[in-house]
Amino acid sequence: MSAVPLLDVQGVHAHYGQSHVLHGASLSIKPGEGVGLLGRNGMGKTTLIRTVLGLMRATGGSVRMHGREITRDAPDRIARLGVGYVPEGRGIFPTLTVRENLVMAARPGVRGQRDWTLDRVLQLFPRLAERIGNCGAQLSGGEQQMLAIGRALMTNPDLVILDEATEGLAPLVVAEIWRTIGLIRSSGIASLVVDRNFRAVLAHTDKAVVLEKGKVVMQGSSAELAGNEDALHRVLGV
Ligand SMILES: Nc1ncnc2c1ncn2[C@@H]1O[C@H](COP(=O)(O)OP(=O)(O)OP(=O)(O)O)[C@@H](O)[C@H]1O
Repeated sequence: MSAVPLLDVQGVHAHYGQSHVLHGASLSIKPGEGVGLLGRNGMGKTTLIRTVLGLMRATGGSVRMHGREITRDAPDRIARLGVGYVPEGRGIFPTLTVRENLVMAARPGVRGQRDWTLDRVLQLFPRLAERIGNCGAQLSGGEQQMLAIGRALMTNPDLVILDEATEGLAPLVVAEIWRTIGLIRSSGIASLVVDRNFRAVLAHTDKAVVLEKGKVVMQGSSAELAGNEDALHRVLGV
């Protein structure tokens, strides 16, 4: 395993106008590592993700991918460096079919890898295979979420960022999404996972960081954190 982190976020600041939201947040992800990002509502998790993706400009600090500075790069360039994104709210194309949604996302990874093909995504999600000709808008919420994950995998990413991937889904579908997150991890793709269910996050990641008011206030291996629920309850307010 390379000594250079896959993703290295150091001391990042971000503002919405006058409102200072990230206050020197740092986070690093090794190749293949699963990382949880926890924190109460409004603590800056989505903002940190948007900053990594280049959807928001950091006002301080640096973001590196594969050791390369990407802090001021455009979102498209960052995506091409191997970052797959499953946005909160899913971001699929409602008027395109399942097949079109998947095929249009297809591209080789940074090292030319083509591990994830249409067939492999359909094997992972048999539900999508059954609905291959349906438009995005005709899918259930869970199927749309699977399609969003499938689209991210079709880009053969080195890192997948999942923001609230289980939000609003029925328990059986939630279980299916966590199973998929587990499979992504075991296939060697690094992940950054935000979810309200901190126990599930800790069960599916190697380490986790907790954000409070735009700063990392707690971090450690997921197993350690899971064994320290009292401290987590205090900082997560659950
Ligand atoms: N577009 C925006 N304009 C102004 N302030 C914003 C905007 N988006 C978020 N904020 C504020 O920035 C802070 C961090 O929000 P962010 O969405 O990053 O938090 P979060 O930890 O992802 O929470 P949630 O779980 O509620 O999404 C919050 O105080 C929020 O109100």
